[in-house]
Amino acid sequence: MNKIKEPTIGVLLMSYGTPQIPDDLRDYMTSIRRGHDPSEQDIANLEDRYTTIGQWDNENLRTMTEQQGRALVKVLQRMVKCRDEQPSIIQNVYIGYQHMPPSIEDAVSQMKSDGIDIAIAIVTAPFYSKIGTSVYEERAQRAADQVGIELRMVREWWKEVGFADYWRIAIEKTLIEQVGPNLPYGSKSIVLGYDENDVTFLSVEDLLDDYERIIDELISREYYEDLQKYKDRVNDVALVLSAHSLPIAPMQNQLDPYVTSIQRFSCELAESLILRSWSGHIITVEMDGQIHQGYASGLEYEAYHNPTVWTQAWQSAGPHGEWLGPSIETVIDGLIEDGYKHIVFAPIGFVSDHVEVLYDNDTVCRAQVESQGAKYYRASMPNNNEMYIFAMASAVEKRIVQ
Ligand SMILES: CC1=C(CCC(=O)O)c2cc3nc(cc4[nH]c(cc5[nH]c(cc1n2)c(C)c5CCC(=O)O)c(CCC(=O)O)c4C)C(CCC(=O)O)=C3C
Ligand SMILES: [Fe+2]
Repeated sequence: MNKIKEPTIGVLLMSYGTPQIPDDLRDYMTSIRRGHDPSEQDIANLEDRYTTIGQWDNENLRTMTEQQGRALVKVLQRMVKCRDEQPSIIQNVYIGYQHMPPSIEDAVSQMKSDGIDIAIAIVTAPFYSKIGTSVYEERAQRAADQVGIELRMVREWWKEVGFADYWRIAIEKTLIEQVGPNLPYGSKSIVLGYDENDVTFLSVEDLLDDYERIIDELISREYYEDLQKYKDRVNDVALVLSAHSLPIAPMQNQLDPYVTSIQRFSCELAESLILRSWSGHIITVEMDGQIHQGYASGLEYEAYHNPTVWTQAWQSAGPHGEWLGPSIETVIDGLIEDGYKHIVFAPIGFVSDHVEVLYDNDTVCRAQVESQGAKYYRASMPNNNEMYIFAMASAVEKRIVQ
């Protein structure tokens, strides 16, 4: 009897791509600018930024996608083992870059020659954007059609379990370990339920289920005096959740879904951290003279125990044309004007350590914050963190069954 052959499945992992040596910069920049040649000065400026962050000597910065790919296969293999039927999953992940070799097309051809029937494609960045990740998707689809592979695309995956948790914990860690020791009233004020000797966190569910009891317990643990202090003092810790800004022109008729996804993710993250919003309760985007209101819900907790406020900003805008606001520069000045002295940044629109974070945040934003007498902090990026990889693997795993 003929047994029908199980299809062979491979994972196509797509990412932006990063230069390996200074000589890569011309082609890299031309690709980012959709074929427009950069000037010598533009290239020199970009080279300076990469040199400042240590790109040429830091292998981690240049190989993060590969590291993420290896971690992804490991987690995926474990997940698939738990199934009754085991599809044949190829052991390695195929990596294709948007702006560097190997290209997305190179990766798909390689999959074909390795005998793969079905490619499950995913982008390291979990937010879908028309200006960014949709291009990866179109290239993968065209290449797959050409060689005759079935492509299953994971379009966006920021809602997968593990992704928001990564950021919640990274931000809590920054607040407790870095901001806390700099505050006159002690680090235990930062996150409700944090106990100095026993670092445990309460989930939002616990908190909502048992709000009164937890408050009583905190008070009985002699935190009462501290609670009064936070209530009375002027708050001076702020969290800025940021993502890459987008040029306004391509969004004249329709907002890129990236904008609403980022806003929604930011609101949900802030809510899970039980933070108050800096600018009221609804976040707004100014675009082309119009105000668009973003998703907002449940941010009105009586969060008097938590002195941190949050807001959202768009970063890394280019020098020409009109870009989505509020810009991170405007937000920093506004926070400082309002008396915030400790500003924590979480660039949630990015996933790895790279120039947009290490230069735009850690160099440019830091200078803007520090020159006005406030302190700069940044939460760590996901890189190859297991919670982040787990979320990515869950999204891929769903497409194995379709
Ligand atoms: C939406 C979006 C994402 C997130 C989604 C995704 O991840 O896809 C993203 C990620 C990234 N952007 C990156 C780097 C750069 N982006 C640039 C320029 C631009 N980005 C844009 C948008 C985005 N970018 C846009 C609209 C431009 C202007 C283009 C133009 O001018 O028409 C420039 C050139 C600057 C200059 O021209 O000076 C660089 C060097 C790196 C990798 C760094 C590394 O790993 O080394 C990453 C992950
Ligand atoms: Fe970019």
